[in-house]
Amino acid sequence: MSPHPEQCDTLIVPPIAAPANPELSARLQAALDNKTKPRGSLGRLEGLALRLGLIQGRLLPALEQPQILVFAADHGLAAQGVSAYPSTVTAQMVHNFLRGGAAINVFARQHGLALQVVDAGVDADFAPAAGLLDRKIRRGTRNALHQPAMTATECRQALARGMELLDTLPGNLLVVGEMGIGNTSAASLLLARLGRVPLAECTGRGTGLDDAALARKHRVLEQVLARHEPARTPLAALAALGGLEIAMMAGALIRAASQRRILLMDGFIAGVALLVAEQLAPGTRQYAIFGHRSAEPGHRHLLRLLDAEPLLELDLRLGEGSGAVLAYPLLQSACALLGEMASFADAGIRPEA
Ligand SMILES: O=C(O)c1ccc[n+]([C@@H]2O[C@H](COP(=O)([O-])O)[C@@H](O)[C@H]2O)c1
Ligand SMILES: Cc1cc2nc[nH]c2cc1C
Repeated sequence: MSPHPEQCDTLIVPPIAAPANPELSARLQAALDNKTKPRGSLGRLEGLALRLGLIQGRLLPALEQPQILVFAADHGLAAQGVSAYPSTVTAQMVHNFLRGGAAINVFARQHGLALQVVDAGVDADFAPAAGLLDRKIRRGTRNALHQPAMTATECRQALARGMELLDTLPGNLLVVGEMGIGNTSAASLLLARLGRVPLAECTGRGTGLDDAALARKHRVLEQVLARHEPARTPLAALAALGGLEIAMMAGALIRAASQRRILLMDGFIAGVALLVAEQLAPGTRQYAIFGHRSAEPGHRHLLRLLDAEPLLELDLRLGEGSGAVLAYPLLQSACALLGEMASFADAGIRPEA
């Protein structure tokens, strides 16, 4: 591991340590195998417990002060009619988050996670409010059909502000959620470009487009991708194709992984931010646990590229971090399994026939 930040695609990224540790892995596996149950009978929960132990570098992983950051931003490309909802809904949903009325607020309260909203680039001004972090780069990206969504400077700023957010954030588990009308378009474009996936397979209905609108969205995205043909590095693609919230989430994920936090992942857009993060700072992905498989079709490709098997499949397509927080109790159970379950020796049971 390099002791110094590395220059990467003209962005300074912190070094990410590999969590894999063969000796700890063997000890965690032995601890799981010695619990009072048939070997392997808790299925994928056992693999989850092992991964949490490796990420935290200990035999008894524990979740402390879990944090949700919901990144909100608007998209100039929404002017092309690529979403079922108008851009004004982004700001309206920010107010809803701050009042505690959105799905993510409900699930966060249910499971005891702290939640803050990050204004990465909403096309509205907000009065200072408890739970709102003003990190606005600009009021929405530019329309990527006509020009790059962000300048290189704005893109680097968004990544850097995402990283800085983690400097003062407590806890050892991070959920990044997002809210941004039009952001499935930016995510699909980034997946097509950086993941080399055919655009048609990356493009979905987002908030609920009908067949005709989906066909129109695909035609628009084809033109955008062709217009930004030269933007091929992760940083260039991110700037051209956009997403201030995607860039800020990528920065947050990179820094959180460098701090060895668990990254509990949500759906398609947050997942694309992880793909960007992994390409900018290789190793970030090793800190990720995938909460669910989104109904947005591109998510399947993304999960394949990241070699990820999500915990839940509930046909969610909401975002906000909702699918990650719904999976949170499984992580609690995985920790409890290692921390509280009796071993055969504890229980005086001799498993050998
Ligand atoms: O997280 C997902 O997998 C997901 C899938 C589809 C839509 N969304 C949410 O819907 C919004 C983007 O959809 P759209 O149609 O406006 O591009 C944005 O606010 C996302 O949080 C989220
Ligand atoms: C109402 C609404 C809530 C959302 N939450 C995340 N994306 C969203 C999109 C819409 C349209």
